[in-house]
Amino acid sequence: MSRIIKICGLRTIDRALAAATAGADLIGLVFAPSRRRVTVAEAQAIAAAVRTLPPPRPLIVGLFVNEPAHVIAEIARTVGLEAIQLSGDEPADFSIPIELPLIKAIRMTGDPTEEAWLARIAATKPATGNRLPTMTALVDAHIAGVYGGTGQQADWQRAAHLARRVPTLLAGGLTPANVAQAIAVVNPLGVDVSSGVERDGQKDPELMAAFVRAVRMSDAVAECGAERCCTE
Ligand SMILES: O=C(O)c1ccccc1NCC(=O)[C@H](O)[C@H](O)COP(=O)(O)O
Repeated sequence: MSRIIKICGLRTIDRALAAATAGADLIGLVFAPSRRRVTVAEAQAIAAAVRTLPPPRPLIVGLFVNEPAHVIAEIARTVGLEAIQLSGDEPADFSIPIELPLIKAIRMTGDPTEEAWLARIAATKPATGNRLPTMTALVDAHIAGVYGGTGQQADWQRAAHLARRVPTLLAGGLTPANVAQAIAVVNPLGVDVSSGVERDGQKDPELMAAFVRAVRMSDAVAECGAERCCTE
């Protein structure tokens, strides 16, 4: 099994290409207030550069917080986004007038809106022939007043429960050093990282490559059932 790897918060063409070279499946561009925020023009340039890569290349995910649906759709068309992540307090009947896979951040706060989102995700038929499901939950850490990219770990035990219920990307404080353990505990469809592959506030090519290597190694271990088989 090859888990989906999302590297979030790319801000420049060279680091986005480095994420692709490392082997990311999804590249996240942040359109919300954040030190990682990109303008639409910057996002267009990054997306255009990534689209020149031969397949398999990463899909471009646009990340929004409490943005009106028509604004999201407009940015998605302008940039050529290939998936949308909602990381705010959007209601569970939120509908965007463009057909793209949707990732919804869930912080396991116990909020009824989150439960309603999970029910919607669980009820959505997975699309065929596309590695990213039509709807996916992204389990993240809960830090009051912050919508993501905190570097704080999510509750892995609760995330494991959730991952059995809906397609789940595990996020929150993952690093090259802890991602294999996180996968072993949670068994998610994929993993997401931002702070854990940064050095001095920038995405670091070596850390991104180390993160992907750690995930692919744990994929290989899962495939053969024992680490011994992969290291001999
Ligand atoms: O990354 C941001 O700066 C950000 C800002 C506002 C809303 C969401 C944001 N990121 C969402 C992500 O998908 C991050 O990758 C996720 O929260 C994990 O971040 P980290 O714990 O830093 O790895």
